[in-house]
Amino acid sequence: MPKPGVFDFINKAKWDAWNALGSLPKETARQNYVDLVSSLSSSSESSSQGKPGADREQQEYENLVVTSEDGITKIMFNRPTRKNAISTQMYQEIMLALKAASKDDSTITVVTGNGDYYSSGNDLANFTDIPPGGVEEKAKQSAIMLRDFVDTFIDFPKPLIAVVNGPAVGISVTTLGLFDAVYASDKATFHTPFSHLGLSPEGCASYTFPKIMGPAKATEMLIFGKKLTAREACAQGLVTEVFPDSTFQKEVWTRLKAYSKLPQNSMRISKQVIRKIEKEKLHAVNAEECSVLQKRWLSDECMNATMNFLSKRSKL
Ligand SMILES: CCCCC/C=C/CC(=O)SCCNC(=O)CCNC(=O)[C@H](O)C(C)(C)COP(=O)(O)OP(=O)(O)OC[C@H]1O[C@@H](n2cnc3c(N)ncnc32)[C@H](O)[C@@H]1OP(=O)(O)O
Repeated sequence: MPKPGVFDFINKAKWDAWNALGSLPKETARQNYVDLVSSLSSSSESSSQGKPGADREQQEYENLVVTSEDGITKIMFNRPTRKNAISTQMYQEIMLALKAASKDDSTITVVTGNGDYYSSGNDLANFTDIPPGGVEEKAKQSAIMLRDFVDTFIDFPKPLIAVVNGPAVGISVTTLGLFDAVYASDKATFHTPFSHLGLSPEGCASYTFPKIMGPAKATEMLIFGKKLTAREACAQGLVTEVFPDSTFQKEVWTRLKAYSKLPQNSMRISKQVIRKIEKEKLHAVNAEECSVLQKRWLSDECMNATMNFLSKRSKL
């Protein structure tokens, strides 16, 4: 229809909204609308339980601090004495926190770490908790959990930003390839020592890293375990921007607060459009990586490396 006049506010707003969708098929527009209304109704239910406008801190996590303020939900890893190593319980908590953030009324979601590390990756003690079914059963359960964990990042519907406050290891590095932006302190390092641990890549890094940095650089990280500085990771496209540690928090949060004021639905829909073409591929890559890892965890190479760390004979 022709564009309504400037004083026909309602019809002009509708026209502009449709026009902004460009050539989006009607069915996709309808589905996006249904998704949006569902998310708004669930977020208004949760908002009505707290004081309107108040910052909300949820206390139910043992290993995370989750806060919502200024349109930003912040999920902070909170095991600083273990360098934010991700225990089995913490994997579950991160999935819960991301699912809650996907439905809350915040505009963007931020993941960061408390203390000097962003995260030292998988808690190597996870493999010591063997169920009655034995190590094979443990490997099977771990593969299912890992697949769900990574799927949560693949499907996360809003802008997801990593604020990498310090060194990142293993799965805390690989999942960065599924974030929408990665801001790093110049004290951060990026290390995926899979071969040293008898492992293989996860977090879709076998697909995202070669795509981000090219196959040769990805090989150095994922196969040879080369540790990158923040500036190297930025030069290779894994990190969006690096800040001096002394001003890191101030500069990043100022920027994030400005981003959080951008139109929420537009950002959400843009992310959906960008991610849509990759989603099926990412889920397939995740499934394959988990299936390979399920066997790797049972290998002598992996068991020996884990035992060496736990018996304090080795460190990265
Ligand atoms: C289960 C299903 C999912 C599986 C997904 C798979 C993912 C793969 C990966 O993530 S691979 C990466 C695994 N991570 C590591 O190998 C790191 C191991 N940690 C270290 O090498 C070092 O701790 C360090 C280099 C990260 C830090 O060294 P530093 O000397 O600065 O600090 P400490 O070693 O004294 O650390 C303090 C205490 O924290 C314990 N700890 C740190 N990281 C881990 C970890 N990843 N797993 C278990 N425990 C960890 C460390 O042992 C210290 O404990 P202590 O005080 O009791 O000695």
